[in-house]
Amino acid sequence: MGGQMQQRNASATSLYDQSADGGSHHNAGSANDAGDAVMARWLQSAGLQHLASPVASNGIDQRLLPNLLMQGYGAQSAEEKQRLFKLMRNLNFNGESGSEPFSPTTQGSGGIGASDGFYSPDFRGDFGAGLLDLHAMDDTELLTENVDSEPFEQSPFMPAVTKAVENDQDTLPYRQQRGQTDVDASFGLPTLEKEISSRENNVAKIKVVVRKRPLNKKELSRKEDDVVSVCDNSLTVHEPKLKVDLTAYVERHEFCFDAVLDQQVTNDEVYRETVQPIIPIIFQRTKATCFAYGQTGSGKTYTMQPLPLRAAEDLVRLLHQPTYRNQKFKLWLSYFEIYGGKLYDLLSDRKKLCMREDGRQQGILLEVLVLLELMRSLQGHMLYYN
Ligand SMILES: Nc1ncnc2c1ncn2[C@@H]1O[C@H](COP(=O)(O)OP(=O)(O)OP(=O)(O)O)[C@@H](O)[C@H]1O
Repeated sequence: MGGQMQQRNASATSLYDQSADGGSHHNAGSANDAGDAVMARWLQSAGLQHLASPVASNGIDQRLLPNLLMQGYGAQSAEEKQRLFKLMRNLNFNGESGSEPFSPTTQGSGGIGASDGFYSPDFRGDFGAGLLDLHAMDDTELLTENVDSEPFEQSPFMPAVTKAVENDQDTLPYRQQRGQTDVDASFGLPTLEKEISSRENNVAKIKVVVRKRPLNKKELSRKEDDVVSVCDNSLTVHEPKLKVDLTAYVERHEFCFDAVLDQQVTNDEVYRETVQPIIPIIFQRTKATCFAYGQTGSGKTYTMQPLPLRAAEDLVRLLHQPTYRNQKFKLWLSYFEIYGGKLYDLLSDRKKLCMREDGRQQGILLEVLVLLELMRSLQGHMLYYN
C-alpha cells in the first residue's frame, strides 16, 4: 500500500516537472511548488485532492500519467476513476469546452499558462490531440461495478447431483424408505425412468423454472430488441449500455435455473416441467405449492391458468388407480384470491374470507364458504393448510 502511494505521488509530481522544464525530468524549486499547487487545485476541483501529494519522485514519463492514474496508481475506487477520467477528458479539449466543473487556475506566483503544464503539447505527448486515448483503455475500469454475475450454485435437479443422490440411501424417496409399494405415478414411464424421475422429484424441495415470453405486438411494433436468449438451463440478458464516452456496448448477465423454457414452448410442456412431477408427491402425504412470480405483463396468468385443470386431471387419474382407490382419498378444491392483504372466495362471488391462526400456531385456518370436492360440491366447510 505504501509503495502504491509513493508511485501515485510520483506520477503527479513528475507531471509538473515536465511542464515547467520544457521537457526535463529533473526540475525543482518554486516552479515545482507552483506545479504541485496547480495539480492540487486541479484534482481538488473533482474532489480528488488526496491523489495529489507533495512527495516528489523522478523517472516516470509524464505522458504515461493518465494511464498510470487510471490503472490503479492513482484513483482506487471506480467512482474515483470515473471522476478522474472526466477531469482528464476536459484536458483533451484544452480546457475550452469541458462540460464538467473543472477550471484549473493559472494565477499566483509561478502560475503556468494554458500552453504549459497540463495543456502543453509535451504533456499530451503520444496521445496526439487528446490527452487520453480512450480506445487504449480497459473499458471495465470505468464501470461503477462488476456486473458479471456468477452462475448460481448447481441445482440438485441437475444430472450430476442426481447421480450422486442415487448412491445415497438417506435421500431415497419417502415411500421407498418406508417400504411402500411402487405406484404407477409416472404415467407410463419405463420402470427405471420412473425410479429416477421419482428420486429426482424427491431430492429438491424447491424447483425454479423460468419461462421466456415472446415479444408482444406492442414491443414488435416499436421494433424493440429481444434482449433475452435461452441456452439449456440458463438464460442471458443482453443489456444495452453506454460507456462514459458514449460508445454503445452490450453487457451480458447469465443466470442458471433448474429449467429455462424458451418462448416457443407450449403450456403442456410447462405443465410437464413444473407441476406434473409433484403430483405423485401429494399422494405421499406431502404438501406441494406452485406459484408464479414476475413483473406485470410477463405472462404469469398465461402460464398459470391451464395448470390447475391439467393437475386435476392427473390427480383424478391417480385417485382411481388400485393403490389409492382403497385408501379413500378425497380431492377438494378451493379457490380464493389474496388482494391488498385481504382474502376473497372466488367460488362464492368474491365473498371476503376470514383468516384465523391455529391455536397451536401450526397453520392458518381459512373459513372458506365454498369448498368443492371434485366430482361433487359441498357448502360451508373449513380448509386447513400450512
Ligand atoms: N408465453 C407466452 N406466449 C404468448 N403470449 C404470452 C406468453 N406469456 C404471456 N403472453 C401474453 O402477454 C400478455 C400478458 O400476459 P399475462 O396477462 O399472463 O401477464 P401477467 O404476468 O399475468 O400480468 P399482470 O401481473 O399484469 O397480471 C397477455 O396478452 C398474454 O397473452
